Amino acid sequence: MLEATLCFPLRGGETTADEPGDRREVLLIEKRRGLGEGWYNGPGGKLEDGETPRECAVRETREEVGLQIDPDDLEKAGELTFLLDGAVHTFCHVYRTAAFAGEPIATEEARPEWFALEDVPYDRMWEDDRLWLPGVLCGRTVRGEFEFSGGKPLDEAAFVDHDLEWDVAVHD
Ligand SMILES: CNc1ncnc2c1ncn2[C@@H]1O[C@H](COP(=O)(O)OP(=O)(O)OP(=O)(O)O)[C@@H](O)[C@H]1O
Repeated sequence: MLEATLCFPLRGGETTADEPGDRREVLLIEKRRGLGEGWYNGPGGKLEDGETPRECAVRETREEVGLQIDPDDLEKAGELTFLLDGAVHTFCHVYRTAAFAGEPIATEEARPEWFALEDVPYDRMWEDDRLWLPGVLCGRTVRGEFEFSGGKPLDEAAFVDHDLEWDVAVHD
């Protein structure tokens, strides 16, 4: 089983009487290589030996888009289990943060892009994202299980079933 992380940096747009509605933006990356190539996702990737999920989310966000994050500023937002043909393929820790330093830059791995929360390109993302990401972006916590079938690689398998629990306690 792989353990991985996803991180969703958020900026701007406090709601006011003059400008109602959520005007915040989320930083997504267009993946340039590896699993999910060509699709949008949050920065993230696999844990390295000896690394905590939080350290992994900080490192991957720095490596993929050049943003600096203090690990204590990450807010754990979810735990997602991805199953492929009945076996756990990836266990993914999801974080969000409104605190970071620097400006996103494109790297070999990823092209960063800010999206208004209402314009997140769910039609160009993993099929499961539309089920859990909207809640995560508006501050909720989630535990989810997603079943894929049809053999490797995961990004060519079919999404067949899911189970979600909202507003659960998620640790670390
Ligand atoms: C199945 N539905 C899915 N829905 C949403 N997100 C998914 C996902 N399946 C994998 N992910 C995430 O995509 C990232 C890259 O995956 P990952 O295996 O690490 O590939 P990648 O080539 O980037 O590895 P490294 O960056 O080298 O670690 C990683 O954050 C992982 O949690």
